[in-house]
Amino acid sequence: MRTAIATVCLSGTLAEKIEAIAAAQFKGVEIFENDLLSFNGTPADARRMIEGLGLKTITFQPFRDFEGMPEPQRSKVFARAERKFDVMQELGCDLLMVCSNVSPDSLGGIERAAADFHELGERAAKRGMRVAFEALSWGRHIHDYRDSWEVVRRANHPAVGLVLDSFHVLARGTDLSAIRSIPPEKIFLVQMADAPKLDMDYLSWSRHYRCFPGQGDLPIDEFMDALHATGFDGLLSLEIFNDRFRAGSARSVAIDGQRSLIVMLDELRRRAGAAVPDLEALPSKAVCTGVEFVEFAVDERSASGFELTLSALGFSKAGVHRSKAVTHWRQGDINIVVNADKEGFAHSFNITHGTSVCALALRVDDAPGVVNRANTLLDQPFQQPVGPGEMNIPAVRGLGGSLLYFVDRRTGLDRHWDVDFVPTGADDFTGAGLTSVDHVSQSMHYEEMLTWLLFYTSLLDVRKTPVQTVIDPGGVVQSQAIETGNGSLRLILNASQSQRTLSSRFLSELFGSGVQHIALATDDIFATVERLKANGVELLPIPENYYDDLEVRADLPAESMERLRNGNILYDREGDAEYFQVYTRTLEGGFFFEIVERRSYRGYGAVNAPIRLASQTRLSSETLPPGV
Ligand SMILES: O=C(O)c1ccc(O)c(O)c1
Ligand SMILES: [Mg+2]
Repeated sequence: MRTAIATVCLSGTLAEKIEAIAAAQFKGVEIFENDLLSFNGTPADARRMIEGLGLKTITFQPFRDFEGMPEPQRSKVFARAERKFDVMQELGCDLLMVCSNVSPDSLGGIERAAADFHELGERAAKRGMRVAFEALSWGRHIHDYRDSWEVVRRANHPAVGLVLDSFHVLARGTDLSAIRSIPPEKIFLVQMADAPKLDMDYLSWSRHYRCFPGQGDLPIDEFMDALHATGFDGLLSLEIFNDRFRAGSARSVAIDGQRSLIVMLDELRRRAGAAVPDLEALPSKAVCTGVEFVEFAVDERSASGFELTLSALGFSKAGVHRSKAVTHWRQGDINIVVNADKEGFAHSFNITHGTSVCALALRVDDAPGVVNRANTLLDQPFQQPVGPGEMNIPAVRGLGGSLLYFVDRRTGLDRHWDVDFVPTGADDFTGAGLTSVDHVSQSMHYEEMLTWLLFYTSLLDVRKTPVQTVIDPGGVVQSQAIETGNGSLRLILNASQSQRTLSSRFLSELFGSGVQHIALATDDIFATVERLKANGVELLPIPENYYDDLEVRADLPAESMERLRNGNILYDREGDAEYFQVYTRTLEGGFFFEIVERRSYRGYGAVNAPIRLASQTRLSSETLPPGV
């Protein structure tokens, strides 16, 4: 298959789009007509720019409102097509994509449309060109690929072929089996787009919410399996209309596109069980068994305060780095690295972002394999000098320029504590009863959310949960979890369009996207809260109104209610499953810890999020209404 991307996917001018597309290693580009109309140069200039960057224009589109027109419009439509062929000749493109007619003037009838396409095919062929027909899901007469295929079949012209656009096909839930019997040489172009499940009209859904394969909820795999069954080996191009992409960075969105195609085709190869032409096997997705450590970048001034917080939370200092100003803190299976070194990555990170999480390390089955996969997926590998005899833990760049390390047992990387750190002699790591990292919550710009979703889901063997909408006093926050099947890794992505949400204010405090909070698990929330209080940890106060409501909602024994109230503990229940949450007050830099106890519970307490956000907002503003 020859893959490509449409200019309509990206932000910027035509030049910026082409540049980003070439940088993401695409070889083909679909020129969306508006991008050429707004280009300040001739089509020949555009061609020089496109081909100068090693790209080929695979199609020019869309040609609208063509088939089924009565006279006098019919003649005008053909004259318009001839003009477009002129432009294509200059542009160096031989395929015109025609989308189905939406005009109220158009007449229905497969035969009439087929006759129009036959004539268009004749005209195209005279110039050595071809035309391809796409059924828009909101087309006036033709909105089903089976009808557009029937038109193409009856047009019966070698220069007339079909476009299959996965969005239009899947959005309508059209049966896919008819794809399997289309002769592959008659499929001139396949356009790929995914989309989240939304209940809205096809046009608005398509024009604003499409996303790259894997970022949405449509059954892309079934579409690809049907396509594969035809023996198709032609042009496959990403065509995404998405408001966030239009507002995002063209460079990074183009890379996301390439990444999504690589993964989609690798998954097809795995399912097909046989070689798909031109496709190299990718190393498998990383099987992740937990968080090995969380690394904080601190400076001399903040280090001692931060370490005091860790002690109060029940952590003990387990080791001191052999050559750097780095300490290892441990409690249960939780490892925290505090990096106050004056050189290296963490130091630079601290200069830009202040006290913050600069790296996460994941336990995986095969660390070198993950980094290999990451390289193929155009992720950014990371290397920094290590001291003599110290371990070189493989890493890639993650959210906000932070690092994602990979540690495995297979290559002995799991010995890094012994190799790189001198033990302090501490031997009790039970502290406040915290046992493991439950989840890591990251805040990011709204436009980046799909990028990081794809980054994690393309690299790790994880699934995504549906997007939740959470109400913050300053606006709406979108929240989506990425998790392994057994909960060994849970990451939450948060983003908001409002500047006033806690999530957005964190971004400005941090000067970038990053880890806003980490939830630590305990087996006994009440005992843990007692210990924390005894250690002087200040927990986020929860209003009495919450408990008043909970009392009637949850129907808990009076004694349990009292313990929740006294501990500022939030509660949720799903069937027999229960969830308990408390929060520390916000630390320097806007970061905070959460402590949770799960009793067979799988969610994240979404019902409690607005309460928690309101309390945090109230504390951060510290302005009380008059008279309080
Ligand atoms: O939204 C549209 O008009 C439009 C245009 C061209 C396409 O290929 C398409 O799928 C949709
Ligand atoms: Mg399309």
